[in-house]
Amino acid sequence: MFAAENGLKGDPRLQAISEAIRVIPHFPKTGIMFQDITTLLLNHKAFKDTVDIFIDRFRDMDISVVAGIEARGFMFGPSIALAIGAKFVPLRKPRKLPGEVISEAYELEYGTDCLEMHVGAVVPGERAVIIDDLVATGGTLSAATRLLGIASLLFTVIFLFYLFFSVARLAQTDLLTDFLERMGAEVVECACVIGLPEVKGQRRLNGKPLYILVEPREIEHCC
Ligand SMILES: O=P(O)(O)OC[C@H]1O[C@H](OP(=O)(O)OP(=O)(O)O)[C@H](O)[C@@H]1O
Ligand SMILES: Nc1ncnc2[nH]cnc12
Repeated sequence: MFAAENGLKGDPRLQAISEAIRVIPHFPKTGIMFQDITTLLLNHKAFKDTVDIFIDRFRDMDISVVAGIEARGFMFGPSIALAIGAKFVPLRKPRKLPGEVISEAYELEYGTDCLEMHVGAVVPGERAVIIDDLVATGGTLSAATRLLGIASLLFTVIFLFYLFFSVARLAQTDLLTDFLERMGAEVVECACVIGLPEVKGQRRLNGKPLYILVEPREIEHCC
């Protein structure tokens, strides 16, 4: 359990959540102990407790964007977004989104992949959390964090052109710094149900707080 890090020490819900996750050895390839959250989704109490813990965590953090990572972040993110009054932004695998996108490639425990987000899905000044089922190397969450940052960078570049040509005197003042800090969706935290040993003990990822509920299950306890 990550109870010491996540402020849920002694919370009996974590044990039940952990036990509801199935381990499939050697999927999708030899040596990977696959943490299968579909069995957690079958257990109404454990599923609800998982979502409720995230809702309690983010309810009072002034979050307006819940960004979910395809595919398993989609299973937790929308419920959290609805409950805290935020919008849900899907971060999808390549060529799935129909509109104009920005992309970010990354390396996985078993291959490489890419995440895409619709341009305009987040607007300057928004506070975002990124949700996924599991963090292993942290590559996926790092790409997702960069993606939300790129959106703000694009906006920043456009704004700087405007600023340069129309109100150049602002460029040398504190007003500019102040404005840039409010430009894009700030990633307030990354959150996952499971944290693999690669990130054990880490409370931050790329400078962002990392909130994790449970460690992976050992194979001998597998359902
Ligand atoms: O921390 P990392 O090493 O980046 O790995 C974590 C990612 O791997 C899994 O997704 P996967 O890439 O298998 O995609 P899927 O959910 O579409 O099957 C998992 O759901 C995370 O998104
Ligand atoms: N061991 C694992 N189980 C499930 N999803 C994963 N994504 C990366 N590593 C994984």
